[in-house]
Amino acid sequence: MSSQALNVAIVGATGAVGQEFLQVLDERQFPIAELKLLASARSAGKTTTFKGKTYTVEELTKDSFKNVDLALFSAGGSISKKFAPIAVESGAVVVDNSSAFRMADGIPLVVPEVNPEAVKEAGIKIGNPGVGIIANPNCSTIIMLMAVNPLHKVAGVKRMVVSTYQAASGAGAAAMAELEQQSREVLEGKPVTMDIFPFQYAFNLFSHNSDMKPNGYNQEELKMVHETHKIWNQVNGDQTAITTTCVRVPVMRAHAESINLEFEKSITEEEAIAALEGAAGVSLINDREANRFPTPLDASFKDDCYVGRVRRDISRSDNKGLDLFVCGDQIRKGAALNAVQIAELLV
Ligand SMILES: NC(=O)C1=CN([C@@H]2O[C@H](COP(=O)(O)OP(=O)(O)OC[C@H]3O[C@@H](n4cnc5c(N)ncnc54)[C@H](OP(=O)(O)O)[C@@H]3O)[C@@H](O)[C@H]2O)C=CC1
Ligand SMILES: N[C@@H](CC(=O)OP(=O)(O)O)C(=O)O
Repeated sequence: MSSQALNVAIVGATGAVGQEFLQVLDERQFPIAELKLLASARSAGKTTTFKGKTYTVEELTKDSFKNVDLALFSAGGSISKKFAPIAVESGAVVVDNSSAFRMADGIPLVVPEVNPEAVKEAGIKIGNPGVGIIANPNCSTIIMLMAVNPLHKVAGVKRMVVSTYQAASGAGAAAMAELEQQSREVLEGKPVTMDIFPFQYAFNLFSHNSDMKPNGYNQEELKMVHETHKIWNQVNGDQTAITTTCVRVPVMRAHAESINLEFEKSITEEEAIAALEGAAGVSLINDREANRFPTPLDASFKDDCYVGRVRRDISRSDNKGLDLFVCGDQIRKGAALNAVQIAELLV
């Protein structure tokens, strides 16, 4: 990173991801000249401290982006659709956490450890008005690719079968609060409050809450498929076959995923472990003797994604199949950290 300090705006600054943005920007000493915190009218006037200085949250309006170099959006797709083009028009580069622009032509969809070159290829740089939305992938996609991409580079993934165990954080701060409240209510023998999900969440699990499509897949599952193809630049021609099942579990902030991989070329367990050990942003917890593998709590509040259960798929007679398990902090690498790493590619 150069030391060019930027005027930064955070859209959705009061939310779970917005608050994590502040934490990550601070920890990574991102070069900030001026900082603007934006949210809805409901939060205007609230204060937050950053690096010992108090900032007042402002209402997001079309005039919010004057003199802003970098806008980090995490206030949902409809806000991004309306305000990201306005921010770009005002001269800012937008890193958007929502799904609004992920599959749009010409918008790079980036995991910095996987396809950092996509930013440059799109001609996006600070101070280049009019060209400037970069999309942050879906959190389940990011966490999956952190584990799978190092293996894809060695042996080429032909097909993958993924099941997720997704945390409350993926549904926002209110869902996290509801999980906590319901847990207390169940333990105290009280009826549970169900404001966010139509199910009891504490001590339960359910199919992911995103829209169900006519083919029986929900939107989260389809995002993992289509976003992976875009990130791996498999938009035309040969595509990795991917099928996914996404489930919401009563965990606070780290997603877990069980992944079965079929490869084009042979890859042994040892080769897979070596590739994962050498991968940026990946840590292994893979101790068979101690039966010690990653848990969501291992990954919570951490930058790295944790991989374990690395094993040859015994349903095959060759060395072209592997199973593994990954845990990653949904708010951090799945959202704020990945977005800040994208922004670091610009400075
Ligand atoms: N890349 C990824 O995988 C992830 C992406 N996300 C994206 O980030 C978004 C926010 O997630 P999260 O932080 O968990 O959600 P929260 O519900 O915790 O926070 C929502 C934020 O959006 C703000 N907001 C809501 N409505 C408006 C509005 N009309 N104008 C301005 N600001 C508004 C809220 O402000 P207020 O306090 O005023 O209501 C709040 O700051 C998600 O909707 C999703 O698009 C989230 C998680 C992972
Ligand atoms: N993937 C998040 C939800 C989310 O914010 O997804 P997206 O960024 O694709 O809208 C979850 O755990 O539910």
